[in-house]
Amino acid sequence: MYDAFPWLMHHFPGPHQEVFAFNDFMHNLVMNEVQTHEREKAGDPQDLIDFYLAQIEKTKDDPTSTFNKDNMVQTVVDLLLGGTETTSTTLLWALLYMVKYPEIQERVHREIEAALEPSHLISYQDRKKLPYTNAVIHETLRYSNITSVGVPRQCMRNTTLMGFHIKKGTLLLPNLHSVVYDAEHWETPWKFNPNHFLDLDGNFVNKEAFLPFSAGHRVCLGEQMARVELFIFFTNLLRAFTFQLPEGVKEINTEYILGAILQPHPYKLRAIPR
Ligand code: HEM
Repeated sequence: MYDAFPWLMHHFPGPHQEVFAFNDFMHNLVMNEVQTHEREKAGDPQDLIDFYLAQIEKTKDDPTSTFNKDNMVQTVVDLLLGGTETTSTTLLWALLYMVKYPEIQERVHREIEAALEPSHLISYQDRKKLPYTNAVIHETLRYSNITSVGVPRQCMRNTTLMGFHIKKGTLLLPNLHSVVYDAEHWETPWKFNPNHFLDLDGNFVNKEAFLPFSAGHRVCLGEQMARVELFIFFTNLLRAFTFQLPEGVKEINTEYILGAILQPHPYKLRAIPR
């Protein structure tokens, strides 16, 4: 309905009104930020909004330019939406798996302790010294499969892909689920198994079928940032704490809640300083 009559749907009551309200909230939030940037014009551009505003100014006489305020606001909203809940949800899954598999958590602790001085400031480079920890993070991204059907895309022209005809305008959802659980590529697809990313000598190995960020021209724009954030947060947390279930709690629910991304059920854990 929305594709056919976008303007009409704004006048109908229903659950979609909630989505519109969230959308308006995000746009207003970013618009306020843009206005603050315009008011407090810095000498040198400091961030994306500053650069974008400068680009709008530079291309204002070019009728073909796509640099305008609407596109800028949408770009910032996309980055906020794509860049926050994805990484934090992956971290929630990672801690849940550490509680569920204490022997894996124990191995991460031992590796961090052996490789890093307690006062060492952890950086992304340290992943080379921590192959097992790095493998645990990769396995979390694979196994939690948070972006199970990627992001919807629209086919721009009539296309034939491996014999399948796809008409211009068709909406496509990449089935990443089928890749990260593909039995031809993963030894134990349905088991949390960091060894998927380790060779026999314990060295980290990447896998062709590791595609939680998808692939191709529209691959996740924030992949590198997500990798860095996950490594630094996870390693710092595991260096500082042992994670356990709260006293008296015996069950761990590792089923997901279906949504735009797959979330774990809310859970509590104990973070015991090490
Ligand atoms: C664990 C973390 C993350 C996962 C699993 C993830 C996954 C994905 C996936 C599967 C897509 C769709 C790619 C496609 O359509 O083929 C995507 C798109 C995107 N992601 Fe991420 N993402 C993560 C973190 C981030 C972060 C930190 C940012 C930004 C700071 C970000 C920004 C974006 C943007 C802007 C797009 C759309 C790219 C485009 O349309 O060209 N993502 N992401």
